[in-house]
Amino acid sequence: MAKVIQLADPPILPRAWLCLLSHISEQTRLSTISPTSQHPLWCKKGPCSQRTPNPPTPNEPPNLTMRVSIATCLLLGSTVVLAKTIRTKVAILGAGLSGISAAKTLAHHHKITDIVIVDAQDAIGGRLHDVPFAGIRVELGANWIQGLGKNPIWVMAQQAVLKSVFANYSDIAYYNVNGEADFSKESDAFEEAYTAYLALAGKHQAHKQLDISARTGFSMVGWFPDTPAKEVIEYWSFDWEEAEPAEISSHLWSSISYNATTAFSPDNNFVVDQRGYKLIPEAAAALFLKKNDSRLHLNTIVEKVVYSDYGVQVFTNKGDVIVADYAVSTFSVGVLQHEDVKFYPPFPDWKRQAIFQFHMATYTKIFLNFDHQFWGEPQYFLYADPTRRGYYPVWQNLNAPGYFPKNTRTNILLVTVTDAESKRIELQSDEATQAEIMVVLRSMFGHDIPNPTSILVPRWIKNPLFRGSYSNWPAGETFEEHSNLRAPLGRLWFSGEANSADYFGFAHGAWIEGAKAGENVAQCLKSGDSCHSLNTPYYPELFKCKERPVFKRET
Ligand SMILES: Cc1cc2nc3c(=O)[nH]c(=O)nc-3n(C[C@H](O)[C@H](O)[C@H](O)COP(=O)(O)OP(=O)(O)OC[C@H]3O[C@@H](n4cnc5c(N)ncnc54)[C@H](O)[C@@H]3O)c2cc1C
Repeated sequence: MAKVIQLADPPILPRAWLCLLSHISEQTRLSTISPTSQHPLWCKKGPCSQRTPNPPTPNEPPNLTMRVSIATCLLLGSTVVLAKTIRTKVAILGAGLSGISAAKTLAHHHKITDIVIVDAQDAIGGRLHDVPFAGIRVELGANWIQGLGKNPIWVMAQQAVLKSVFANYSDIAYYNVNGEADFSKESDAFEEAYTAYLALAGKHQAHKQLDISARTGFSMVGWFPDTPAKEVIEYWSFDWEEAEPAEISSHLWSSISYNATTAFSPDNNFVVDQRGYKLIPEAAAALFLKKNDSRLHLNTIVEKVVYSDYGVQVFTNKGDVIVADYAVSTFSVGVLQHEDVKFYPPFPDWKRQAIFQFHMATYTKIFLNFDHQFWGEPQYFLYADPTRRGYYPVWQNLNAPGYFPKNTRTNILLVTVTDAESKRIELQSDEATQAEIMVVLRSMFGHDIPNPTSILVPRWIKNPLFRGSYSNWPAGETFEEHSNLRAPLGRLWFSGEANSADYFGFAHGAWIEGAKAGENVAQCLKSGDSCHSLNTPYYPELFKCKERPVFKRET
């Protein structure tokens, strides 16, 4: 169990000095522990990366760690209220799907119950987050279980009897500025092109060829979105999934993640359970956490993390210091990019590059409630704006059969925007967004429709706990660069959806990555010296291929 040591309130001594004393005693303790970890085995995978003989890891001896701690104390100065020191084997930073999955693997499967889970929010779930709107609860974050079958999220959803509706993407109506339209020809053409797009990615992968952008991939198979109808059809199948346009997304990895997720099953279900999608991590947590369990620290912001090969110290906004043998950070790649949490020592360049290179995309679900339903029965509507791609393009009818109860108070439409439109909308008032939306809706459904009774516009980029909605693999990023995201630094491990090569961006990616991190840390705790070599190669330097392409002269 996590041990909580309550220190006396420091009335006279300056807080920074107390912090210092606490660290000196902690470092003395740590220095007496023989390190259970060796240097990671620096793996080399793939022709374009090279290991260095002396990797620049934060493998400092305790005295250097102590210097870091002292610096941290001085930095913290009088802002630290030293409330308590909490000692634990594993600190899990973040109580989203990844954090709960890591904790479950440790506590439930490996019986390593001396853990502490910290999250800034007041509930577990992270980006599974439901809020009240128009008399019901709606999901601000993840909403679909994507790929059913053996998808662990779907398996857990069934165990928890989570209510969801089959997402019927064929149940769709098309609109442009003149009202209802027919884009079925464009839709069929895209479907054919997408099959060829996936086949081309498979060919590139089989021949170990360089990645190209998704846009180049589409062009290569003859798909050119040169009309508003084609643009919105492409948006519906690509941007609405990746949350970024084809120009900046990876052809290879968008195809790999599509294939991996549809391998569970091609079907998706939309969660409508009024207990929220977060029921899944809540049910998993109930297997190893009691009600009001003191190991779960909600409403607690992690401000600083000091890590080394000997342990990890986590400083919270409450002034507490969690002193752990290991820690798992599950913060989003957006949070790491914004440096919302300070890490000491600062990350080495290979890690920083991996963090900055990956993309945190944004997918914004705008909810509108009306006093009556003026739209038809299909689950989905597409709107092709004549001049602006991605301008309020995908609409969802939450009154469709099986969704929310249709009544006089709850008549909800959900419209999604992504990327640049998300950024733009976050910066303007909700009134301005509503006014834009009503112009679009009136061109779709006629001028007599009423204004909404309420509107809900999430702001994922502004939120310092997320800084976007989910990750996307940028064009040209290599497997090795991506592996550096996950690679541990000393006893600090990294998890979260972005670290999943097959399922980045997805709820199941977060769950599967969390389980891997939990498994790795469990092995470290159990077997010590070889744990770093487990599935976590890292590439401190990335080079161009030595093999020169062969120049072929036509004769
Ligand atoms: C709008 C949107 C739509 C999505 N749609 C889908 C979908 O339909 N299907 C699907 O499969 N996936 C979807 N996703 C993605 C899915 O939600 C994520 O992949 C998954 O929930 C990420 O889980 P995680 O544990 O990796 O990260 P998170 O859930 O982000 O967990 C990290 C935790 O860290 C906490 N944290 C951050 N900073 C601090 C700090 N300084 N101190 C303390 N705590 C901190 C956060 O509060 C958070 O709880 C969507 C996401 C969003 C946002």
